[in-house]
Amino acid sequence: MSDNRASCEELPASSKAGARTESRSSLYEDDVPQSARSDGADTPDVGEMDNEQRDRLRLTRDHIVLRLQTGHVLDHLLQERVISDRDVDEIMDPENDTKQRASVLLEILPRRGARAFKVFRDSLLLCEAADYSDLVTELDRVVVGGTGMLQKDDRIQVVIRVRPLRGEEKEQEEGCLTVDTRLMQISVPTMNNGVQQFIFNKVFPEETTQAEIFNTMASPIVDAVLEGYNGCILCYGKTGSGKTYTMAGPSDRDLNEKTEGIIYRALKQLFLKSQKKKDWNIAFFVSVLEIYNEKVFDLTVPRKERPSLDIREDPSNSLFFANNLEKHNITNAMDAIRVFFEASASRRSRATEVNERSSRSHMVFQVVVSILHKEGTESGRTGELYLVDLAGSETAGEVNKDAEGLREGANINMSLLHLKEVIRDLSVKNRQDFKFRRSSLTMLLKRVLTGNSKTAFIVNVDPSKKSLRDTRRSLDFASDAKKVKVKPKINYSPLESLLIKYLKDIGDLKRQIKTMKKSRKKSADGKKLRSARKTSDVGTEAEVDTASLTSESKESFDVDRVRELVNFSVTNTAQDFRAKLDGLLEEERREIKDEISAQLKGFQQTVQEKSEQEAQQAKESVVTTDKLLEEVHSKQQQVLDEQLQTRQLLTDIKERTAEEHTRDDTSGQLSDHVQQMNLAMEDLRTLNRELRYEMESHLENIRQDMRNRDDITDKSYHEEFKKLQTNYADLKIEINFLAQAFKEQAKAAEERRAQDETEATATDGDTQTVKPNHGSRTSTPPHRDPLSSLEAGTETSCCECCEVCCTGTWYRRPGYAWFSVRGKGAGWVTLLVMFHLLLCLPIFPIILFYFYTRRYYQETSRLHPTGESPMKEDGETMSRAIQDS
Ligand SMILES: Nc1ncnc2c1ncn2[C@@H]1O[C@H](COP(=O)(O)OP(=O)(O)OP(=O)(O)O)[C@@H](O)[C@H]1O
Repeated sequence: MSDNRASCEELPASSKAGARTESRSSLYEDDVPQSARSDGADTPDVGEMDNEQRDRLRLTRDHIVLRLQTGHVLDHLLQERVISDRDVDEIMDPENDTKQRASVLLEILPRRGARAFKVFRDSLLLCEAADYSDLVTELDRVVVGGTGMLQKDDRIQVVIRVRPLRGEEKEQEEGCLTVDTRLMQISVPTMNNGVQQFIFNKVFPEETTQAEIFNTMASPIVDAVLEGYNGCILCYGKTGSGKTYTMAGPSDRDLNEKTEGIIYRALKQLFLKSQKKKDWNIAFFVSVLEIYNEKVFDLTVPRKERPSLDIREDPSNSLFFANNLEKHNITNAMDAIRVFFEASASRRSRATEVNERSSRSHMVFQVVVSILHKEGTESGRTGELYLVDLAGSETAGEVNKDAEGLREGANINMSLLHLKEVIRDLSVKNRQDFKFRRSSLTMLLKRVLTGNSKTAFIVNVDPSKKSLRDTRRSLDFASDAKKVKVKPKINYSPLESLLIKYLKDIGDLKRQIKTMKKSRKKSADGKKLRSARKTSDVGTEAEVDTASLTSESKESFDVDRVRELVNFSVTNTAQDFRAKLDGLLEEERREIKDEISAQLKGFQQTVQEKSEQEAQQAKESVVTTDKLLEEVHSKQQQVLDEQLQTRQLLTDIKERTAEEHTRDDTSGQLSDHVQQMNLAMEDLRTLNRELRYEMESHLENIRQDMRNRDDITDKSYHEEFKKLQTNYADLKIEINFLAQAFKEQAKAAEERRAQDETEATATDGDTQTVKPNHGSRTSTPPHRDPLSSLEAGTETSCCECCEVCCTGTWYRRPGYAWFSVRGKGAGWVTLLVMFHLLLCLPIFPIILFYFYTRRYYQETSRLHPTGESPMKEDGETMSRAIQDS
């Protein structure tokens, strides 16, 4: 309570509460002064609240009761004309106890409408609201129907914080800024001694505490983040105006619970509130980056290994993010604070003319909160909180003169200028996305300036006269910023939350396992100790046993508890996972079904089209095949024809070959004939000689006989002789004729062969077929029938009548024929004749001759139809020759 009182004393003078100091103290004393009462004439006429709101308010009554004890809540309400003096009297009736007073107030407030609650809420905040932000939130819900006051307005909330003058500044001058917190107004003197007034969502005077700042404007945003909203709190102002102080707090040595800035408080609140959300699994991820000379660095990475990060654009929403920025999973506020503390220690800062610890880079502290309902009955969501401490704008005089300082200053001013431009454009609803790309700062802030975020700007101003120009510029910027619209909405992200939840569960399980291991180790140590004590001190055994038992039971309890927790967590996780998975599977199944049916339809259509095409192609191919078949048939026919022709040709060739063979045979035969004819010629010549010799010998014999025989008449002798002469002449003519015929035949055969050869050469050149081979003729000569040869007028080798006694050859020509005796037969005949000539009578040879000749004549007459001899004419010549001889 003493704290509250002190807080009340810290209330700003500009809140005009001073007029009611008395009443405030009396209210604190639970005594309502009469002076505090006024007529209810100016009581605002407001509508009534509905029943639901009343019910919800009743739930907060106990909290309010406590606050009412402070007294200055009613004072504030009175001041804000929410309640009248009469209402105050009614509430503070001495007969009422605190609870009753609260009840009366809650009866009155709904009648005063929504504004009454708003003012009541603010009055609670003003009364050191750190402990009852729950109540404020509840009031917000009742009044606004949302999760916080800021949600009602869909614009960037802008508050002004005036820094108190510092040591030497205090000595030199007084603050030139006037703040009216009631009117949320700040007045700035102009050059012409006038005053320029700016009105914002809140104006915090110099004496405003860190807690007040946080509770008024940061706390609702932090709470909203836990609901799944995006939130951003950004500190803007010239260098040395108190941005870092507001966001983080003073330097290390002065940092304490009172002075700690928004980041520390936000982290504490996040974890505190998250613990109260028992139905939800909440995971936190923290990252810290700085933009230094337009380059982005991860402040959680050691400076030596710290690379500059790329800024990438998410194509799905055209928002930017720092690639590869590390997000640390944090399980408690202290870890998160440690991460921030270490990161801010490595942030680039240096002493300048204005600030002994001036930030040289913009810093963005980001907390991602993943929220998943344990039962899975509500959707998971993700809230992101951006806490931005910008580097301060600088004038040339304030910048360090070294090159690095100049460069830093130029980059800082340039990026702030781009931010201003963007804000100016957004304030007049002239969003130009390309302008965000001009600097790293605007790129990274795009998501909180344009889209889904509860954004609040804290514009820090320096009350000194020398900073007046910069203050005015900052307030101009703030004026633009408060016109910028935002569209905060809950980020439902079931999948991401699920994943994060599992990651968190894994982390929890790991921690639990660690704890279990530790407790087991302790247990083992305890046992050792016990056994040691057993031996040394029997007297204390009972005590040790008791202690160890207690310890063991405690450990076993812990282990059981952990096991229970693990089981519960695992079961929960599994259930959640299964439920989510089922849902996803169902959805996936449905999608796949749709996709498959769509694909099937497409496929069917394609198949139909293809089958039609194939049918058409088949038809065409049938026609083509028919044509081809026809062609094949015609070709076959051609081939057959060609085969036939070839066969014909082959036959021709064969025939020709056969002819050739025949010709060869014929020519062979002719050759044989010629040879035979030559032989016959030779034989004839021999025969002729023999006959001549024989004739001469016969004639000689006959002459001898004639000389010896008287009975033989000259006449008969002459006749016989004539006959012999005639025969001889005939034979001679026949021989000559035959020789002539043979010669002609041989000549003709030669000519035919030559002609055949010429033809064969020509045919060979044309057809390249079988060549007749005359030189290598191997065919056997055909069998020669003696009778057919005789018929053909050729020779025969034997007479068939006396193969043993004689051998001779028959010669036949048309009209005549003869037989030539030769060889063994001729020898025998000659011997016989000689025997007769020598031994027998001379008549005997004649008779023999007679018979012989007679047989001849008989044969001749058989063969010769006429029976006449062609040698008759030569009879006389013959007889003459015989006579001569
Ligand atoms: N509300 C305040 N109460 C007390 N001291 C303050 C307050 N605001 C700022 N200061 C002090 O003023 C000095 C400058 O503040 P701070 O460093 O936060 O300024 P800044 O705007 O961050 O400057 P820069 O842009 O150069 O970093 C610090 O010493 C800080 O402790």
